[in-house]
Amino acid sequence: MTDQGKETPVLMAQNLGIQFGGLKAVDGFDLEIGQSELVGLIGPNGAGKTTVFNLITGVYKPTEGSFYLNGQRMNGKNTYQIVEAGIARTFQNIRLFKKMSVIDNVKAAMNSRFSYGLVHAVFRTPRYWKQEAMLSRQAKELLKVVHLSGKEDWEAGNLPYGEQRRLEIARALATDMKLLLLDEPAAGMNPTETEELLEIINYIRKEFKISVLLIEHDMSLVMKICQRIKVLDFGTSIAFGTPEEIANNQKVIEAYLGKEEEVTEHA
Ligand SMILES: Nc1ncnc2c1ncn2[C@@H]1O[C@H](COP(=O)(O)OP(=O)(O)OP(=O)(O)O)[C@@H](O)[C@H]1O
Repeated sequence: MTDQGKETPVLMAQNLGIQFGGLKAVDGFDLEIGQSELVGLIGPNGAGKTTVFNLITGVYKPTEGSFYLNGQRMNGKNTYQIVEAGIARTFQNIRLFKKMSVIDNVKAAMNSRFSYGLVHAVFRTPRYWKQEAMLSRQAKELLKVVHLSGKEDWEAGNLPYGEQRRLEIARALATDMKLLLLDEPAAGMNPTETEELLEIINYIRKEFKISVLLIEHDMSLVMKICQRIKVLDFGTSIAFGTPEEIANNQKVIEAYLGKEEEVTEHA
């Protein structure tokens, strides 16, 4: 809590920006996300959404501004330090160890949290086996959260598409994070899979007190699940508000549909 009795936001971005040559891919990006809050990040293609994720995960270093995780300044940190601090993400293109089993994928993500030391690993000491058993137990619990119980021994690449996306979420949860960045998690899912995903996202927010920043093109999902929505266009923020406010915002409608006179001009 701060002096004013206001909780420190889990994520705070202030005037965050990056320039590639002459292009300001993201400019003056401000955002606060509270604990367990789910914020949507939307905008037309090329608006800068993925670049925001790349900035927050240390893939790109901001050329302007700052961002904080629970009050700790994160500028200049590498991706692994950012994951350790508690920010995890999933990708537009699924990134799993496709030839490894489902459970080993989760255990590999958990390994950053545990170390039994080389000697214990090489000689398979009792300490090694004890930790292995604990890892397996916890990995199974996480797989249960994303509705993948019973699929522990499947080769990850053989899972149906929607289940691979859920496995990615389990891997992110395994890093023990506070902020989860989801990049188009419903892409390629059918309505039933999307509904199940929605339930899982809400469950992990509430049970694990995790905050979520979500990039998603499926507007019905965004409108249904997000508490607030940030809209980007050409790298700048054009609106921020509740789903209802965003759905009725003229600038947002224009960004998605084009201005009326432009439509007439090209007709
Ligand atoms: N490494 C880079 N070098 C140069 N330009 C880049 C780089 N990364 C992104 N850009 C540019 O920055 C802009 C924003 O791209 P970004 O991928 O963040 O958009 P987006 O909103 O995620 O789009 P989409 O919905 O299509 O995924 C685009 O014009 C893109 O070409």
